[in-house]
Amino acid sequence: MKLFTAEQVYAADKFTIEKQNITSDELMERAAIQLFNWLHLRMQGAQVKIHLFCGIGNNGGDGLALARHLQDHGYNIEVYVVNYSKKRSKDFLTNLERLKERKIWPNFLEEGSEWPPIKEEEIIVDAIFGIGLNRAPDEWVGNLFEHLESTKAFVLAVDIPSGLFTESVPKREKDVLKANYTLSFQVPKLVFFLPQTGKYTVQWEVLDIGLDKQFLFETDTDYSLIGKNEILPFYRPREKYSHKGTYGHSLIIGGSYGKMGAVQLAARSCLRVGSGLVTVYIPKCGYIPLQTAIPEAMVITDNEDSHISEIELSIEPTAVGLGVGMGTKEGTSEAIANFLKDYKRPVVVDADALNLIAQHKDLLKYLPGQAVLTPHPKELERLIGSWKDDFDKLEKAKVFSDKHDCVLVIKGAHTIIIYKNKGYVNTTGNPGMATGGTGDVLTGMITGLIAQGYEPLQAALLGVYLHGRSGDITVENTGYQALLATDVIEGIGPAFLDLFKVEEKVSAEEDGNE
Ligand SMILES: NC(=O)C1=CN([C@@H]2O[C@H](COP(=O)(O)OP(=O)(O)OC[C@H]3O[C@@H](n4cnc5c(N)ncnc54)[C@H](OP(=O)(O)O)[C@@H]3O)[C@@H](O)[C@H]2O)[C@H](O)CC1
Ligand SMILES: [K+]
Repeated sequence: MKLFTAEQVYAADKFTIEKQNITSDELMERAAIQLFNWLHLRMQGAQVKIHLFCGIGNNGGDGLALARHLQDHGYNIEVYVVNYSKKRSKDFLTNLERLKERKIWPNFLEEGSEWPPIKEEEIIVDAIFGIGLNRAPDEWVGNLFEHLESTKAFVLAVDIPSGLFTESVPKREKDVLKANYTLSFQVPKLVFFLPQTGKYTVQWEVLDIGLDKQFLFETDTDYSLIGKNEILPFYRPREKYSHKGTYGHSLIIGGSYGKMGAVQLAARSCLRVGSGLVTVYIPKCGYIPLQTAIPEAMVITDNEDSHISEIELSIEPTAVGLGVGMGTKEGTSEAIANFLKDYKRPVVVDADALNLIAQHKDLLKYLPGQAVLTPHPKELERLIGSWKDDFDKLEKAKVFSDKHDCVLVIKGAHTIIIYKNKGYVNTTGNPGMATGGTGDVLTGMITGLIAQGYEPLQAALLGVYLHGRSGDITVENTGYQALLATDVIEGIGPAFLDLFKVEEKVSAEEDGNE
């Protein structure tokens, strides 16, 4: 699913209005009906009080139109206009008139107004600012946000939490009204997925307001959301007349005394994603544990007992996963540097190998084209330097990826994959996966996918998606706390199978989206 900028959404609005020969008021009405259907389906006429806070632009207009539908269906509502500007949009005014015709008189809130009392069990609809926000809200509006949050009532945001910009990070937390749920029109916003701004909405959902499909299809975006629909088109089915040689030979290079588990995790997940053969290159001390733990893997040992000191290969791997559990011993760094200078095939670089490259940036020029680098935020900072905020980070990552022709897998709650000027935001995974070893599993998975012939970018997208999906399937049995990296490996099979499951849709919601 594409992630559009506010500018692109406005362009889609304009295009739709012209092509479908409708008025902007009719489009607002569609939006309001979708909001109403969503609420009505869940509330079924319950008389819980709904407080609708509306701004003076089109986001506010959506709120006023929703209030009208709620009133028409007998809901218990109270409407407020947050009067932050003298301006009013045309469709806001139209909808204000329609409320007045029904004898609904909103309360106008201004600087110095007394804030309305709201009970914890009641509902707040936030239609104060939408994607038109272009500066921080005034102090008194921030105070209102604070008051609304302090009531602990459920906050349902219309389109986007008020005070949240679509393309930058707010300066202060109090300038944004935190939402429990956001109903985003047509497309989600990139800010729902970034570490600094994702916290402003607990959950989100998209409401289809019928913006022109062709326009949406043809408009190119810098970011997209990666789910099953994006993965399936490049999934490669297993061929009947194939053999283990068809699916590549992966080599995992890593391990050191006390960190041999990382190699086990990577090698096992590499096998689980379907690599034809897997060999590990490790220091001698890992020989018996590795051979015992993973009978399917082959082992080559270094001359050193406790760390890697030189990488001499008697095999020609299809893809290499480099760095897991490797440590930063002097001899190891040299061995990796020498290895990279000669090696020209696809590579996934992780952990200590990333840190080594960050320390010796000249090594970057030896990386083969489209090398996949899998940094967590600290490792990323060592590679690309510090950033002002999440948007700056993404821009720097794009420049880095373009300059060094590498795929950056920025690990996080929503892992973002950057290749050149595009970003791909992953949708799978859960907090249970914040545990030692899950990164090693990911490295093994991406390596194994490249070995089977996936392009490095595709391997990164599929690997990250399956890794998270496996965690999501597994966590249902373990719960967040008990989830282990090993469990994520065991879930890879079910995650593959899940790719082909067709989701059942709630029919009433489908109807609502017609
Ligand atoms: N396709 C869709 O998604 C549709 C969306 N709809 C809804 O429309 C809003 C966007 O509405 P818009 O009127 O453009 O903007 P807002 O309602 O967010 O803001 C209104 C105006 O407020 C001014 N502004 C901005 N920041 C501040 C601030 N900090 N303090 C005071 N005023 C501010 C700004 O005007 P200025 O001229 O003063 O700069 C805004 O224009 C979208 O989010 C949806 O909810 C449509 O209903 C249907 C289609
Ligand atoms: K809003």
